[in-house]
Amino acid sequence: MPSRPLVGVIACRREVEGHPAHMVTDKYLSALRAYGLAPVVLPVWRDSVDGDLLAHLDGLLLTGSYSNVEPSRYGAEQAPENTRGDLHRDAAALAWIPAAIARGLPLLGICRGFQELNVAYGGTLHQAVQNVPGLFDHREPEADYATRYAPAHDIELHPGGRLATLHPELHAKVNSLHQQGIDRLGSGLAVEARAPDGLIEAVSVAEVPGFALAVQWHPEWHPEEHPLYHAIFQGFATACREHGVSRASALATQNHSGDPILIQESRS
Ligand SMILES: N[C@@H](CCC(=O)NCCCC(=O)O)C(=O)O
Repeated sequence: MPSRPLVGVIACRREVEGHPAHMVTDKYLSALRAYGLAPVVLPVWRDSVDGDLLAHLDGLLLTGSYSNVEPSRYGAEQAPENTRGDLHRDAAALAWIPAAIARGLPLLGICRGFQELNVAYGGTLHQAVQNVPGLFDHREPEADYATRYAPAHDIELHPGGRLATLHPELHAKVNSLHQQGIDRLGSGLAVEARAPDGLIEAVSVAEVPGFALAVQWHPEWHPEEHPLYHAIFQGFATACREHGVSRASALATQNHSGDPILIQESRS
């Protein structure tokens, strides 16, 4: 029985019982598990980002978060509406994104993860979409979780794009739980979907042959109930499985060649 592909899930720094903690909410991890993947929570430290970790993974998931990318990362001043940051997460995400793309590691970004991908490619963000003339208010309602994560607005997928390849129906309805959004699109990213007000809702990394997709909505919320959400996780899982096969064969080849495999003994 082949082992399940290992997917790194970036953590957020939060405080739990007064202690600094590295946290991921369950819905991201359970969604990965439901699609046959093995989630591995990746801790984040602003002063030391471990790029070698990615060599042991078959995919990378950048989750949503109530915190926001530090505006100085995209040359902006902090807006008054921007009240929560996470410098540890920023440092890790903005280091791991180019490293993951360079090694062909399947990458899925969700909400904050979508915004991080845009910043990593030199793009900028609106810090309060609701205050931008012509754009809707994309924040979630004050309600129970089922209502907050319910489909909130239409999107149109870009014909012939990566997302449309996964989900040929070009029209869909998605949930919306964000105050920030893409202003200037990062160089090298392709638009995969837009909201009716024109706000970009999904992007892919244009030159990458593999799976490198990010969406502003939350497909991890009951993907089994939404064909588009299901298609995203199914596509990501397929890409991670394929990456796992090629990683295993590379390891086997290395073992077979008799080259010494340097095992760094961890010195506790
Ligand atoms: N802070 C950013 C991104 C919003 C976001 O990721 N919301 C979801 C948080 C909870 C969850 O993980 O579902 C913004 O406001 O745009």
